[in-house]
Amino acid sequence: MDGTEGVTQCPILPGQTFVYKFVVDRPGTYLYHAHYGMQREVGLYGMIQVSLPPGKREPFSYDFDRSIILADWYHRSTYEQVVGLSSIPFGWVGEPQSILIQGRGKFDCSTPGIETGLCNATSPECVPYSLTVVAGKTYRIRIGSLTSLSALSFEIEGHDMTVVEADGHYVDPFAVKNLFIYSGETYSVLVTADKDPSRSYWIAAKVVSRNSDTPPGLGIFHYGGNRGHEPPTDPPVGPRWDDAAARVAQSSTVKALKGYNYPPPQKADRVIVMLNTQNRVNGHVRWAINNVSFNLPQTPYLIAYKANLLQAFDQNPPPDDYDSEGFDIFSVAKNANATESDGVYRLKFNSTVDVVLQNANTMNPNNSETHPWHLHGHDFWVLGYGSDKFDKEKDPEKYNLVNPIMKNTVAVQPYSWTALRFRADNPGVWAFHCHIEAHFFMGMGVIFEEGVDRVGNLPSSIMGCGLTKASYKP
Ligand SMILES: O=C1O[C@H]([C@@H](O)CO)C(O)=C1O
Repeated sequence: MDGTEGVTQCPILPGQTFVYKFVVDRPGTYLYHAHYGMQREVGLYGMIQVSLPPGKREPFSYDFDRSIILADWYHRSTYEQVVGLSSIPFGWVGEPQSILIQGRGKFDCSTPGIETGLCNATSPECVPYSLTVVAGKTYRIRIGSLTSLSALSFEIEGHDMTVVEADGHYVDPFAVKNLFIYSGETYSVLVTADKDPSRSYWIAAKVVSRNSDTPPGLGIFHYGGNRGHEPPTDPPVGPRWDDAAARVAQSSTVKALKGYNYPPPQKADRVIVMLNTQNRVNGHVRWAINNVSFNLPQTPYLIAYKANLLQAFDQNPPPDDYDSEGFDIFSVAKNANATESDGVYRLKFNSTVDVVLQNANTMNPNNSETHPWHLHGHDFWVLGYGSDKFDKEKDPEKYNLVNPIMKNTVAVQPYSWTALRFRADNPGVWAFHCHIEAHFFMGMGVIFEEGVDRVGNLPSSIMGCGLTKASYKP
């Protein structure tokens, strides 16, 4: 299990201690975070770096290893946000006030209604993040995004970055000026400090894919020995927020490094097409997959399966497809109403499953959004991206079955589709959901089960909720 509240365990209650044990079986860069309510958004997260065993070497070289977590930051509490999201009329969370680089950011003090206590603060914790580099040296920078909403473009002014790792897998290296990064993803890039060392350069993280008024997150790429400490002048402009083609082009360039990955099975046993729509359920604004909006049950699935409490959730599985024939992904749906369920996609153990994420118009005209989808418990191969409506006959012919990258988070762009493949070889119950905090809360997720009969006895310490609460002894 992976500690997902409502899926594999009950929440850890205030004052409780819970110990997770896991086997560290693969080098790379990973993220961890709370999965209860919207706690991740308020900072309960971090990065895990797994080094190679002694004697082994990475397939690239660098002098120093650094890491940066990107996040976004709201002034309103998540409790207030949750009230808005679950109310009629609907109250959207809006754009964040800041983008944070390693926990540091700034905000526009002139925004009406903003909490101004910190405006123009000069205390050390308000100083931007600064990465001091030695001229001529190469840095591996591990970048992870844990934003609650924002897709970002990350760049270091004037310096190319070579992408070498994605979600813990080695990438066939390629150079970029700016790295598009979605919530839940990690990348490693190599950067050589080979520019004029007498000045500093911006590190910038700018919102893309939403027409956001959030100021870019800014840090400083600082050449050591630069006594001037002059901040750089104008931050880089970055790519246009609505240039989805540039984002797809970069995602499509991420391929597995030869010799370090294995290719996917050439055929799938099952194909699940998942239409992503914004809907109404009983007057509430929600997100739905194939017209089913997801709710977490009171009793976590893993506990319900193992304790034979199947009444804990809907035993009808959600549909494997939607009625694509009459569905126009480019328009507001004629009927925006969806149903709610906590049903499960039960997968045959060790089978190969394809998921095609199909994006569509929201309930607002001429609007479709980017969604970063994250799969628990597995890595998947990214088979391909395409615009418009997925064509079941023609599009699979274009899949990359030779060197697709394996990842655990992938974006689906506006009015587009993304296809992925995974092996259902990890016994248990696993969430697959949009990594935008508010969207998962609004029902944008599904649950997979495979081989749950192979899971051993569960510790009673995870059972303090739902149908097992009454017999729970802390
Ligand atoms: O879920 C969302 O709701 C708003 C908007 O569509 C309705 O206010 C928005 O931008 C989302 O991503």
